[in-house]
Amino acid sequence: MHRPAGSTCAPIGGGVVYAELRRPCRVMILVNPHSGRGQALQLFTGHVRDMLAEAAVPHTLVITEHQNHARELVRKADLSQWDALVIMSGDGLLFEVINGLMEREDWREAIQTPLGILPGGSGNALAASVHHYSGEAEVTSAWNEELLLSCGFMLCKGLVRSMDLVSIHLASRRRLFSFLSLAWGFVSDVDVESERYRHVGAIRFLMGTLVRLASLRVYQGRLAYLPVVEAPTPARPETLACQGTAGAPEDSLLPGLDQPVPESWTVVREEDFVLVLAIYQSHLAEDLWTVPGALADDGAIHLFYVTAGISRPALLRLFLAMEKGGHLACGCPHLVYEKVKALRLEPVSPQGMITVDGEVVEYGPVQAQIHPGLARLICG
Ligand SMILES: Nc1ncnc2c1ncn2[C@@H]1O[C@H](COP(=O)(O)OP(=O)(O)OP(=O)(O)O)[C@@H](O)[C@H]1O
Repeated sequence: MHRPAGSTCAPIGGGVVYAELRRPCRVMILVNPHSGRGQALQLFTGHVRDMLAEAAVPHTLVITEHQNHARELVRKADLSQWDALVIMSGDGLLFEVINGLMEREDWREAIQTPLGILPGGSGNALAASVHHYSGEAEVTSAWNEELLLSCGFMLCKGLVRSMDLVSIHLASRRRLFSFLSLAWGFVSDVDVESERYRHVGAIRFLMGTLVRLASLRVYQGRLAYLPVVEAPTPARPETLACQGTAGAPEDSLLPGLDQPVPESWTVVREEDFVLVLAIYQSHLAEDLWTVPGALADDGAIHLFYVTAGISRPALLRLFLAMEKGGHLACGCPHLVYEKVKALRLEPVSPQGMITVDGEVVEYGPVQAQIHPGLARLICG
């Protein structure tokens, strides 16, 4: 495992090897002042700043001024000056930072910079996941200061472990790196449409779910995947040419989007879906425990899909059960769950929305592959 200068490596609990941030460590904290209810800066000042000072975690605060500010900043930054990059925002800002790091010539070292998350958005999927991995009791507070304090505490402790990233190819040959999710259908529609309720915080997803349920849609498309049980077989005849990242890592499991999927892949028979969701953390939002048993570095994409024919009450029951991670025990015949290493989704419906880590990307064929342990995450 790569270690930044001044960090130490130690076996902690269950024999898992973590790295530890050095003391004092130099942390850049990027705050999106507009994230969530627009209170990220006040929340940081009110709850985290003193905690970091006591724990000898000197930090430099950078307040983002516009979209892609963080991306440009980390793309050019002298990373030898920083022991960690921490995001106080929703998941969208971390998505920018990861892609900025992967766009660098020295992406291999850059992406090893420990990344931390402090929840400032309304979804806060990674913060909820990190809190969950720490084994602490689920947070309950309506304003979720508990989650913020938990993540602040983990930053003070400074334990670092690896995190999987997923490489995503779009039809335009653009390539993105994702740490959280790829969604199509009901989930991406709710995520985007519920933006207008962001002032209410995490409950926006429930409100969006109810609104979207009223006009439930079926989405036509083709889905194929490489299950985790398959040995990773390099199946690609030639290197994928892509835009958006300087070069590697190579996606050895993915053929070109214009070629058929390899025979070792499973092609889903159904072509009428209500949702397709690929997720690689435990939580999709603070109150959506989507993948019981997931870890940040379990080397798997957790693929869920719901086929057409599900009733509105049954779909609502699934999302309500997800709050406690109980959706897979609902016995819903329309819900399918697979652990996969790669997948391809080809929407046929002429209109729709695809999101990556909650951010809208171009609509069209998309494929993805897991890269186990490519990044590093500050966690408990
Ligand atoms: N100062 C800024 N002004 C406008 N947009 C910004 C600014 N800083 C960051 N952004 C952009 O805002 C978008 C949303 O950020 P992020 O997801 O982190 O917060 P959020 O949308 O409030 O979170 P959530 O999705 O959980 O509600 C990102 O694409 C980011 O690039």
